[in-house]
Amino acid sequence: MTDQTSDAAPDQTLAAFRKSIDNIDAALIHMLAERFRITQAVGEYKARTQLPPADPSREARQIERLRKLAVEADLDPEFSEKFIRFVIDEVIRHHEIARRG
Ligand SMILES: O=C(O)C(=O)C[C@]1(C(=O)O)C=C[C@@H](O)C=C1
Repeated sequence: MTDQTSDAAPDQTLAAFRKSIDNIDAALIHMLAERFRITQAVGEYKARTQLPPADPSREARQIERLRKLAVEADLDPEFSEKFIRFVIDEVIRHHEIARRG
């Protein structure tokens, strides 16, 4: 039976890859935190000025732009769309909460 548990000798190659993955994941979290900090201010502004939480035409432009960037970066544009859709939907949820006060 192959041993893939902690009894196995440490795999330095995998550990180096994972160190890099951990750095990238940390950067993603910091970037998302910064994005949500800004969208919180947008949500407060929209609530104050009675603007609707969602702006579908803005979203369509963002999705198109990110799909193009994804192709240029060798990233699956479907994935990039799903990812930004997921983020924007969460932002809209926050905007709706801000509107209810
Ligand atoms: O740009 C806005 O109006 C926002 O509220 C930000 C944002 C986004 O997260 O990018 C969120 C909701 C809108 O539907 C469009 C974009």
